Amino acid sequence: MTSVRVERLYKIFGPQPTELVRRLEAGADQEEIKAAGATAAVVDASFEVGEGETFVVMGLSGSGKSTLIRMLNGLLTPTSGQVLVDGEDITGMSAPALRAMRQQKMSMVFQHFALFPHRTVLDNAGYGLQIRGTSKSEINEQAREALSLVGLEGWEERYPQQLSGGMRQRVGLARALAAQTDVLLMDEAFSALDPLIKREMQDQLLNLNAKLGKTIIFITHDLNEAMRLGDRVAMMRAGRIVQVGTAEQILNEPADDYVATFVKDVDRSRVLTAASIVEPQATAPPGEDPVPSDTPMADLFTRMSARAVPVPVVDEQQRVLGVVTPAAVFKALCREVPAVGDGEHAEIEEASDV
Ligand SMILES: Nc1ncnc2c1ncn2[C@@H]1O[C@H](COP(=O)(O)OP(=O)(O)OP(=O)(O)O)[C@@H](O)[C@H]1O
Repeated sequence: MTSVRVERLYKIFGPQPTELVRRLEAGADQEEIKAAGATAAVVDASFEVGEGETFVVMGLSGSGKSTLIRMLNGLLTPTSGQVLVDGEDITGMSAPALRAMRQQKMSMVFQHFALFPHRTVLDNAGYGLQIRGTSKSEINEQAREALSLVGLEGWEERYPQQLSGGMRQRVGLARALAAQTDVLLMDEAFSALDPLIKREMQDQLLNLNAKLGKTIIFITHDLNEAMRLGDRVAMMRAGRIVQVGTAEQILNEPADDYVATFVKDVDRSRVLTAASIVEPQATAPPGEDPVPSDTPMADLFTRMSARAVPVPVVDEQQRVLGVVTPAAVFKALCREVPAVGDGEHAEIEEASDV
């Protein structure tokens, strides 16, 4: 399996990029970079994505997400810093070596599906394999299998325009899966879909990946989507990653006023799970059905409103971890996020003002 590590990554668009990195390292701000006629799209980004992890990069328009993801697969060359794929720095690779790395290790799913209108669904799903020179029979076999994984069995001979938006994106996902790379890069992959379909696709991705265990790097500007999908979320603002953490960490310990303001309206009951408020206890109270530790608090409301008693919580092996009490649920939901600081109200829109 493949892991991805990013170290002190910068991307400056405009004149004298290397000099501007040096100035940023010395403490220059975005204003200074702008005054020099350039844009600092990604500034000093460092993180590691583990094998099988879903890592979401979240930020508003212009915060640098697309630039970042394009450096991860070598579509853009960083101004400085390193991108290590399986420990190998890809930033100095030749174009053919990069192409080979992408074909073997990383597939991308795009926002607008990027399907070929005159190819069938099957041919679209097999496209990544075709450019790799795989035999026709193998392409068809893997493409069929990938289409069936995303629920499109029976649609192989149709054309993209005969499909709904959600189905088209399933073809996009199938194409990435058929290529059988360990890493999936998903750039606003569900952003063009209607809210209901978007949620269905999120569910499908979560279910699929519970089986497939791919490493997924998912870009979105939708905070709820980030919190739903990410094992960890990186919050980007004006080119910088301002916090990396689990959804719970970001909600409960926002790194700064900006993040605190951003997460203020998140439905905490859907993000926070029983695991975060379980009170350790070796045995379950008798007669109460246990819930898994990843149960969102919202799913406990009906039960607790009928009978206000502690609910036992178990891990994946059905071992008792402890109990969740109604009082603990209330307390977690009412928790105040740190106040937004002294007169310096963190304007969320500022993020796009790079
Ligand atoms: N090729 C380019 N030349 C100059 N500036 C660029 C280029 N690509 C991106 N930028 C600038 O870099 C900054 C980051 O852009 P980027 O597209 O990475 O952000 P984003 O978070 O993906 O936003 P969006 O969701 O709107 O695509 C923006 O100010 C953008 O205008």
